[in-house]
Amino acid sequence: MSSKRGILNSSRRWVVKIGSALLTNNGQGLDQAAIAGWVKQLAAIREQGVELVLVSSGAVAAGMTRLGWKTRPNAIHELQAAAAVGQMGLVQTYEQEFQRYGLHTAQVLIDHDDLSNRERYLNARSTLKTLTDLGVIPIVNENDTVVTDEIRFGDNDTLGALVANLVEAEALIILTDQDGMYDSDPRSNPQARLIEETAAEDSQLDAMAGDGGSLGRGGMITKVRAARLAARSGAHTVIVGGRIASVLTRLRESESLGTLLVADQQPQAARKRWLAGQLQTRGTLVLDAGAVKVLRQQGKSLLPVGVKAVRGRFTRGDMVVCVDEMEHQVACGLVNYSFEEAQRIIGQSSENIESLLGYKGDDELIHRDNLVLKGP
Ligand SMILES: Nc1ncnc2c1ncn2[C@@H]1O[C@H](COP(=O)(O)OP(=O)(O)O)[C@@H](O)[C@H]1O
Ligand SMILES: N[C@@H](CCC(=O)OP(=O)(O)O)C(=O)O
Repeated sequence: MSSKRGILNSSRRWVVKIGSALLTNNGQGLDQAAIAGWVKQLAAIREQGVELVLVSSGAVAAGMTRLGWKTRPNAIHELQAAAAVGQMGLVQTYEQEFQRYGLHTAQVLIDHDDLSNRERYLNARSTLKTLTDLGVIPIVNENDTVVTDEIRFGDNDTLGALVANLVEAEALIILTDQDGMYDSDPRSNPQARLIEETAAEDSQLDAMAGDGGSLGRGGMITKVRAARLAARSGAHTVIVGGRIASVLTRLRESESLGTLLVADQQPQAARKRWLAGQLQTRGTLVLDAGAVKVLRQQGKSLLPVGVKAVRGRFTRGDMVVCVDEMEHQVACGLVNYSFEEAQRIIGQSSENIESLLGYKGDDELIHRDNLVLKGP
């Protein structure tokens, strides 16, 4: 297999996940110097025009230090409390470090349920996209106050993959405490060999990753699963040592560091395939001939002005079918407005949305990224 490392140099959107094992000094407090080092590299990569989203763990460890706790509690509610306290220190540290390079950060706390609910999915997606368009660096963590899976299983890797899917990243970089993924756990086997590159779907990876080990550490298996999840939306994953000098800028230069787990499809194609596979539709939009033409021939988004009628009961984020005036299927996609809102804005120019609804949402009824064509 010829190396795909060049992708890291040409890609325009990265999700970088920094794990607890790496962010903390033996689980006690944040490693400020290490954070300063990654931020410096991230700022340089941002300067090259790469959109960045950071998924950072470390809230529990930072909270323990602030609360003066020497040992990690077992009680989930205490871990949640520590995470809530520590999250303050975590975002403060990132904001302060990124400020040195004139960059703003934003705190984004989400959970898996948010992303399996399509309305919340669209909302999270548009917030993250707006932030990255503004040049802000979103700092994402699990919302540990309302969910407990991540603090119990020590797995923010899955969250990293979900965020990569959400923003259609081309690369998911998972920084960890080992130099990459080995053919067995290097802590227990000093002879273990680094895997440089393979397909994310390579079934041999499971046995190499082991079962996750002790409580509170997701280990390699959660990273392998995250790589597969990311690959489904077309993102390649690199599992790499966060303590390697200039690791991020060297990866950007396509240097062969860590383990590259390759996705077998492009982000956009993957997303369209996922959309096409969604069978449950909640409503129908009847398009005029002009809208059918621009969708089919120019691959454009669907604006309210091109819609003649709406049917069904749908809310923002639901899948709807678009038909022409002869009821032939033209496309399907995730709608940005509810049935009631759509009824009020169809046939109208997007400029009028604010006066019709009293607020300004998206210009499009269905954005082209969320639309797949059907039929001839
Ligand atoms: N095949 C493997 N290659 C590398 N590390 C492995 C492997 N199998 C298990 N591990 C363990 O996974 C750990 C990293 O996972 P984890 O502690 O959850 O880190 P993080 O906080 O970065 O997510 C390593 O320290 C290592 O002991
Ligand atoms: N969300 C929690 C824990 C998540 C966690 O430890 O995940 P990981 O970095 O994959 O080991 C925190 O910020 O402390």
